[in-house]
Amino acid sequence: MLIGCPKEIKPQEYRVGLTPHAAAEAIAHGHDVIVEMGAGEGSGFTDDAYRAIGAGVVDTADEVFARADMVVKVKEPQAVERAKLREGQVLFTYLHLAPDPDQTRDLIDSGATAIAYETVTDRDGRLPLLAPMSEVAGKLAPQVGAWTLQKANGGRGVLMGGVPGVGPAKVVVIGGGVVGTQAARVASGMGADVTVLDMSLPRLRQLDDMFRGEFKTSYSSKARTAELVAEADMVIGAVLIPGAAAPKLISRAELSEMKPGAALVDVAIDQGGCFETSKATTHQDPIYEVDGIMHYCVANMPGAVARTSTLALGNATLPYMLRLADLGWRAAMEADEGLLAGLNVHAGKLTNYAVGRALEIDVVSPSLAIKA
Ligand SMILES: NC(=O)C1=CN([C@@H]2O[C@H](COP(=O)(O)OP(=O)(O)OC[C@H]3O[C@@H](n4cnc5c(N)ncnc54)[C@H](O)[C@@H]3O)[C@@H](O)[C@H]2O)C=CC1
Ligand SMILES: CC(=O)C(=O)O
Ligand SMILES: [Mg+2]
Repeated sequence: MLIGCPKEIKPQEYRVGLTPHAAAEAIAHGHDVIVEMGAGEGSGFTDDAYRAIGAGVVDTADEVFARADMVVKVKEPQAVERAKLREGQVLFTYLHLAPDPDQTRDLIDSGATAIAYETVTDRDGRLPLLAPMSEVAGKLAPQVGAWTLQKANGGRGVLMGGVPGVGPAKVVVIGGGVVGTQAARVASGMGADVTVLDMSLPRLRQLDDMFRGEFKTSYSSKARTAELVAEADMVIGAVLIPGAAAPKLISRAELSEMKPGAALVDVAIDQGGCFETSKATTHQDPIYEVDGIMHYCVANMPGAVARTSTLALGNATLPYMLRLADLGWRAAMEADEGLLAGLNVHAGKLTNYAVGRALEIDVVSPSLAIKA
């Protein structure tokens, strides 16, 4: 199989879908690899590093998309990339379709087979291809939130850890999964007073056992969430219902109950955001204010630490990419229900129920779709 990797074109996205190590493994399995010139640069991988392991370096994304049987990327394909996809081609990348009707329509029209990293599951029902980027985004969230809280950036001017005689910032993390856990650990390490909310009691128990009081936990009833948000200096949104649009947990009206200059960091923005007033921003212009509350809503946070993120994502995607290449997409998905759960679009049909519900588009079950 010919595996192709274009350079990412989303603003300030410096990750790359295929590291030279991953390319070398694919080649060792008997596949051919082409990468677009400069694709690895933002993550510290030169074109020569790809050439050295036997990959081809081509001048344009057009050539990658025209020749590759499988295109491996990081972020959802942008409109110009979607126009290059074709029937029968496999696209393996993040998609986040639920909040993105235009992308969904284009992928359906392309006839391609689009597998979303964020809905691939493992045997325990976890999300192995989302987890590494959630770990990164979770660790970044208190860091960017602390910056947002600085007075010159429009924030309350509160220091995370406080100082002797002055108390720390109050940080509320909504969603105690991968992002939420890493965010709580880092915020607590910075000295903040941290509470993690989740609707899953088993998850809260697990966090309580693992972290033994390093941060507090609370059940995320609507009333308790509102109380904690009103007292918070920073709220980190870290909820997920896999594949679905994020539920809106703080309304615009509730912003008036918050402390002026408090910071909302909406990590769930890639699934549409969990605050009513969230809209996606970029690393270049990451924050904005609504009703006196500062919002940080960058949809590709891990791109800020591209080297770490590319390596972490590559570790997770490699075995799946090799199986897709070695067995072919159909046999690979027949052999692994978790990989089949990653199938979002195939041959002109939407195949993810959560996306179908969010966008009111008919869905064909993935197992039926791949039988055709
Ligand atoms: N902005 C960015 O650059 C990035 C965003 N993300 C996003 O961060 C979000 C969280 O991802 P993960 O932590 O990996 O998911 P996860 O599945 O590990 O955790 C989500 C948690 O949210 C909880 N939850 C769901 N609905 C809730 C509600 N109404 N109230 C309270 N808790 C609720 C679940 O019980 C679960 O514990 C996802 O939308 C993911 O796509 C991940 C990486 C990068
Ligand atoms: C998960 C995601 O949206 C990202 O890594 O950019
Ligand atoms: Mg996105």
